[in-house]
Parts: sequence; C-alpha cells; structure tokens
Amino acid sequence: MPSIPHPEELLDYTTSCLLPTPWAQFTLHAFVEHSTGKEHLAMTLGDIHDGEPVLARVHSECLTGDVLFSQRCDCGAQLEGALKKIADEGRGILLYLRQEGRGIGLVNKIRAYRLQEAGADTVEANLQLGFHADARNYELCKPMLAQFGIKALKLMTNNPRKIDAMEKLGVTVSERVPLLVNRNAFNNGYLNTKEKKLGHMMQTPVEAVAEDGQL
Ligand SMILES: Nc1nc2c(ncn2[C@@H]2O[C@H](COP(=O)(O)OP(=O)(O)OP(=O)(O)O)[C@@H](O)[C@H]2O)c(=O)[nH]1
Ligand SMILES: [Zn+2]
Repeated sequence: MPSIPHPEELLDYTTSCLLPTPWAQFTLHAFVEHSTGKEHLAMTLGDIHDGEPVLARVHSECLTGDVLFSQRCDCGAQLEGALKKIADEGRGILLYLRQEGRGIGLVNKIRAYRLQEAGADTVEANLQLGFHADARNYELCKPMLAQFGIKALKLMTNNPRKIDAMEKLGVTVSERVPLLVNRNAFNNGYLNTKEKKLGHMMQTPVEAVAEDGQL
C-alpha cells in the first residue's frame, strides 16, 4: 500500500507580497504543491491568527469565469463577492486552488462546455468525457490553513460537499455564509443543475439576494 503523505508534506509555503485590490489591500501568499508543481494561492486580510473562526472562501480556479468574464457560471462574481465580504469584515482568507474545471482542467472543461452546447447538462458532460461529476480534492486546504494557524471557518459557499470536505480534514465550519451572486440567462440552467444534481444550497431569503444587488 502506498503511504499517504502527511499534510505538511503536500506543499511548500514560498513567499508573500501585498496585493492592493479595489476593496482592500490583501496579502498574497504563494504555495507550491509537491506532486504537481501547481502554484496555489491564499489572500489574507487582518488578524487571522487569534484563534477565532475566520471568514473564508475556498475558491476553485475558473479561468473563464474569474479572468475572462464568462457568464456561463457564477465563479467570477463569487470571487469578487467573497473578497468584498472579507474587506467589509476587515478580516478573512481566500484560498485560490488550481483545480480548474472541478478538477478536470481547462481543456476538458471547454470540451464539457461544447457538450453542454449540444444539450448535456454540466454533470452529464463530465460523465460523457469519462470524469466524475466533481473531481476536486480539498486536502491542500489543511496545510494552507495551518500555515496561518486557522482551525475554524465561517465558510462562504453554497456547496454542502465542500463543508463535508473541510470537516473531514478536521477543519471546523462554524458557520456557512451563502454566496448567491450573478444568476443570469446564461447560467440559470447551470445553477439549477448544481442545485438538483450536485446538492448546492441555492435558496436564500429574497432580501439577502437583493442586498447583493444580484438576480
Ligand atoms: N467541468 C466543469 N467545470 C465547471 C463548469 N462550470 C464551472 N466549472 C468549474 O467549477 C468550479 C467551481 O465550482 P462550483 O460548483 O461553481 O462552485 P463550488 O466551488 O463547488 O461551490 P460554491 O462554494 O458554492 O461556489 C471551478 O473549478 C470551475 O472552473 C462546467 O460546466 N464543467
Ligand atoms: Zn466558473
């Protein structure tokens, strides 16, 4: 049986710099994953070392949504929404994990989008390509959070499996903070599939949606 690497052996903490954004000046921290060489990031703000639960976003890379303004998904708006919430609170962390396309990579995500244009939903497209519906792994979060002494999160997510993954890693999720942003004509079907097939919690009081200025 291959031995399971100790979490601290999964990646190296390398360096950090200040990262001014439109909402706050964060500190950007760079990690390098041993097995893949992938560069994972953390953005931190305020005093996160005090042992109290930290407002947190565990964000999976979506180049099309985060960088290229794609309206097929809600990723770019979630990234912006999470950074704004952390800035409002003056304290928090965003982990930016390089697991593009729910872990299948950018080219395969584009293949999956093409299948969706032919009628498949987001889950069916992954399955047709021979992948799991969601091929992500959150094990890197543990050593990344440990780097800052964080043991408990107020996690901004609609994804119950992300909460389970944190709890299984031994990271306490003391609160879930919904992150419902940017439902539009292009991503409405995708968001409905996430709710029906992937279990995402997409219901929130109307006031909360309106407060974000989205719908
Ligand atoms: N394979 C595949 N990946 C997608 C698709 N649309 C978005 N993604 C990827 O899905 C990931 C984001 O997953 P989501 O399910 O939107 O969000 P989540 O992180 O699970 O849940 P939240 O915390 O509620 O945002 C990113 O890695 C995106 O690149 C798609 O149609 N197919
Ligand atoms: Zn996306």
